[in-house]
Amino acid sequence: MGQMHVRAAQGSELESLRRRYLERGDLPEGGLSASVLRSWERCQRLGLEIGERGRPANTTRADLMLARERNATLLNHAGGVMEHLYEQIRASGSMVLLADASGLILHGIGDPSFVDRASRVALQPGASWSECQRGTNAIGATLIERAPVEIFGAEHYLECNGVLTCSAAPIFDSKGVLLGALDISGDHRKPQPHTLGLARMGVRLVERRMFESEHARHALFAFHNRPEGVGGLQEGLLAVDADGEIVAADRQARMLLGIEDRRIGRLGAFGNLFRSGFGTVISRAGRDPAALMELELRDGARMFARVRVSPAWSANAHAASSGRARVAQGQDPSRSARQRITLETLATGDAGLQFTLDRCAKVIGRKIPVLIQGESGSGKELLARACHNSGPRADGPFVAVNCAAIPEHLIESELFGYVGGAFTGARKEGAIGRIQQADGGTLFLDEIGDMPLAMQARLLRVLQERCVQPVGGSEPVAVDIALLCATHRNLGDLVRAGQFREDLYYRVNGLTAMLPPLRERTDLHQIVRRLIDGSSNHPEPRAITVDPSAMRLLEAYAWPGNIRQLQNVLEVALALLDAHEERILPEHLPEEVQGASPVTRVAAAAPASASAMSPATLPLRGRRPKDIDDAMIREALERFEGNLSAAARHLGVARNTLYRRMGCDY
Ligand SMILES: Nc1ncnc2c1ncn2[C@@H]1O[C@H](COP(=O)(O)OP(=O)(O)OP(=O)(O)O)[C@@H](O)[C@H]1O
Repeated sequence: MGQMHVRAAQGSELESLRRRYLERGDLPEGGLSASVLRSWERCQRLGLEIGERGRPANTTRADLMLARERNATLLNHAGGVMEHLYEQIRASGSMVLLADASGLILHGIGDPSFVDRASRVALQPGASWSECQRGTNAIGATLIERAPVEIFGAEHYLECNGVLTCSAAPIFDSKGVLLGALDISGDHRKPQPHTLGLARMGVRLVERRMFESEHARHALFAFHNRPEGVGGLQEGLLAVDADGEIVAADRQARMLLGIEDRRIGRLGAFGNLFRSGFGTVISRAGRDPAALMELELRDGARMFARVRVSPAWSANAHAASSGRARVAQGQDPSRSARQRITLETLATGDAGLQFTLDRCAKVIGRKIPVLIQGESGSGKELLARACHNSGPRADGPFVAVNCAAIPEHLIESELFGYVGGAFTGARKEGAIGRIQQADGGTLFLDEIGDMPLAMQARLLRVLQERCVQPVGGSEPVAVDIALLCATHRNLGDLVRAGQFREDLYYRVNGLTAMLPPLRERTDLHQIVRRLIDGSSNHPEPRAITVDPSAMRLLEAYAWPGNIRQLQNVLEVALALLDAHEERILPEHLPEEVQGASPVTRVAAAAPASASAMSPATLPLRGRRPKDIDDAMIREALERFEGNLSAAARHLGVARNTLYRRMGCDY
């Protein structure tokens, strides 16, 4: 997957090759990699001048914080890896950088003297290194090429960046979505031979950590076609749920198994891929977790695997006893644990929620698009999955796209896909878009209110004509999708503000399903029980109870982050329990929950009304941004431990307003 980068040209020779190319259009023969030439072409088309210092966007500190928050998972997993990489290159006077999918640098660590020099060309957190802003550079190019790239000295399109030598590799999630890039940059006079290899290794580690953490509740199959490959960076990872359904395959696994991108969303049962019975494999792993097993693929090829099964997975498998019986008999269960989340199982006794579930049940399968509205963390995606699993498309793919998380310049190819050679830097074989991946199933567009206007027009055409036209393709491809959308914003307001197309609004809003915020729900006890039972932070979560004194605090708290926040609080509480403890006590809860006053939430019997909340925890709705002073912002940030979304909600202002205020004032 790497770009071979054997170079003959260096130093002044390289400089003159570049000038000849730019002034006379002479294509150098040899000495330069295809990726560099493609990038130069792109820069020329963009009209960049080699003498300019780039076209930096006006990125504020607030933008950087917003991007960091959006990429919190990536940052969490990449931080340790970056430090490890830096240890390897410490002597070379370089730095390690992490950028998001738009090229914005989120984090960097490095040799102080080089960090200082790099900052003179703005190679630092908060600066965007997309190609259209900085010309040819490793971060920008690797994001476009979707492959590792090295850019030496004068290969940088802009002369000012010729002082750098950079190696970068792209980072993807397990669904093939581009998340960002890891880059190692140093002085152009001291190129190191193995830097690109190190960057690729770092990316592999980050992707693995993210995969393992995302699938902590699943059985993990680490495998390779050679026994010695298992346990190394080249092994592939498969996550399998308690019913034997493969829920995810990492990049290496897809390569080893020859799985195409279009199948990422529907990998099917373990038994579809392997001849070996899933039940047999799991019980062997249970007996001897260190055992290296030989597994036969359906096409006769052999793989060697080690299986890791978490306590949460075992509990899940135990609970799904009928499914387990099927698995033990080597049958392919048709419905996975994921698929068992249905409208029925979501019902936990809250009247408001039940009203919404009943309305959803009536329209599912009737080609009526559902728009799910609710605060962040209130369970919008889970409701979307439940709708999918409760309808006639349950066996088809469920493809979720977070419109706010995809950078604007990538959203088109991500949604619609592209044909081979559609644009410079496109993959030879093209790529299937997310809409097409949902064919036969459900497309879930999360945060639809954040979709750029140009994309809204294209999406509208897809919904009207039920066809997608991949970028660069001439033939429309028919798609059969059910559409579910979600937003925490008021789409009606966005329509009035001219930010959301009215015609699309009517297309996506067949039925509005309102999800109540947790503070207004009357089923807190049931949700707490469910979250504890499903936890992977305790070997026997079902044995754990919540002391009434702790439950009273949970009831009293206003839960600005809704079920997601409650889930985090309970996970931490479970992790804090000592081996002999089976009861969650107030001391296991965070301070802010311990401090919740009983009057801030009405008893679970009736939905809380605003008048029943104490002024201290009441969200300060209806305030104009200018009415909010710095002290209030500081207090809200402290109160919500730096959680900006929660603080903004509490202050009654839009999150962006808060970022802007912080960008100016802090
Ligand atoms: N009824 C429920 N029972 C158990 N867990 C739930 C329930 N509803 C939501 N969750 C959990 O809460 C977390 C947040 O849910 P989800 O991602 O669906 O919320 P969301 O509204 O889509 O959030 P966002 O707006 O931030 O995307 C998830 O981990 C989900 O599994």
